[in-house]
Amino acid sequence: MEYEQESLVVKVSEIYEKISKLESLNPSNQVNFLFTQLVLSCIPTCPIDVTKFSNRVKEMRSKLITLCGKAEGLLESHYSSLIGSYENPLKHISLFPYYSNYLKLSQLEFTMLSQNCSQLPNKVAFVGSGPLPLTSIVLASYHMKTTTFHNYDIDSMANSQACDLVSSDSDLSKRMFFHTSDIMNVSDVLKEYQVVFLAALVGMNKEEKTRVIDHLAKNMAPGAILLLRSAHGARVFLYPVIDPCDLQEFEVLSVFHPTDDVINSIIVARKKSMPLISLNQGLCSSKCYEIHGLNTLNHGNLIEELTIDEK
Ligand SMILES: C[S@@+](CC[C@H](N)C(=O)[O-])C[C@H]1O[C@@H](n2cnc3c(N)ncnc32)[C@H](O)[C@@H]1O
Repeated sequence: MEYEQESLVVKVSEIYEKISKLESLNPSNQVNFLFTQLVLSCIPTCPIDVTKFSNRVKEMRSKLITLCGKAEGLLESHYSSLIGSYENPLKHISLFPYYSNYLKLSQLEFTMLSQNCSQLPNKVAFVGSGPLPLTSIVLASYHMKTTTFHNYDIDSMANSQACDLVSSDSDLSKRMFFHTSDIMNVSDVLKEYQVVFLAALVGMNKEEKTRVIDHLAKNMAPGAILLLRSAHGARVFLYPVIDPCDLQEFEVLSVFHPTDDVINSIIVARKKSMPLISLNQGLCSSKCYEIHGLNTLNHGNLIEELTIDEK
C-alpha cells in the first residue's frame, strides 16, 4: 500500500476509534466535530482499491460506513423535525447544514440525467428518500417542475416526517408521494418509472447494494434510467462502492467523481432492452481498469464517459 494510502488509513482508523466509542450518534458538537474531521480526511480522490485492504481495514471500513449511515439518518431526522416545526417548512429547508451540498449534487445529477434523456421524465422513483428527501425536493423545485416523485423508504417514521415537510406546499404536495416499504418488496410498479434514483445508503455494503440493483434490474422497464450514488477515492470509507461491472443488466452511460465537497460519485445507467455485449461487460474479470475522464462539466471536475481500457 503506498504511503499516501497508508497515512490515510491511519488517520481514518484514529477517527473511527473515537466515533466507535461515542455514547450516541445523535447530532451534538462532539459528533459533528468527529464526522466533519472524517469527511475532510476523506475528500482526497486518490484512487483506492478496497479489494487491496487488509481484513482489519476492510472490517473497520464496513463498521465505519454503518456508523456514518446511522449518524446521517439521525442528522436528517433531527433537521427534518426542526424544519417541519415551521409553518412553511420548505421556506426553511436551508437550515440543513449540508443543503448547499445537496443543491450541487442535485444539479450534477440533473445535468447527467439531461445528457442521457431526450426529455424530462414524468414519473420518477427515489429509493431511500429518508426523513429529509432533499434530492427529490430540490429536483422537483428547481429542475423537474412537472415530474412526480415517488419516494420509497422502509421506515414509516422517515416517510411521516418527510410528508410533513411538503404537505403545506401547494405544488410539491401534489407531486411528491411517499411509500413505506422495503424496496425489495416493490416490484410491478417499478416498470412505471422512467428514472429510478438509488440513495447511497440503501445497501450498506456491496453485496446488499448489488442485491437491490439486481432487484431493480428485474423490475424496471427496458430503457429506463437508474441513477445511483457510489464513492471514489478516500470517500470509499464513507459509502459503499458500486463499479460498472456490478451493473450487468444495465448499460453504464456515465460516471462522475466529484473532486470538491460533493461526496458521492454518480453513476447513470440504462436498463438494457435486450442482452447486449455492453461496454461494462467483462469488467468483473479484472478490477484494474481505467476510466478515462473527459472534462466536460464546467465544474472543474470529471464526468467520465465510459471509455474503459481493460488492463
Ligand atoms: C437516511 S436516508 C439518507 C439519504 C442519503 N441522502 C443518501 O443518498 O443515501 C437513507 C434512507 O434509506 C432507507 N432505506 C435503507 N434501506 C432501504 C430499503 N431496502 N428500502 C427502502 N428504504 C431503505 C433508510 O430507512 C433511510 O431513511
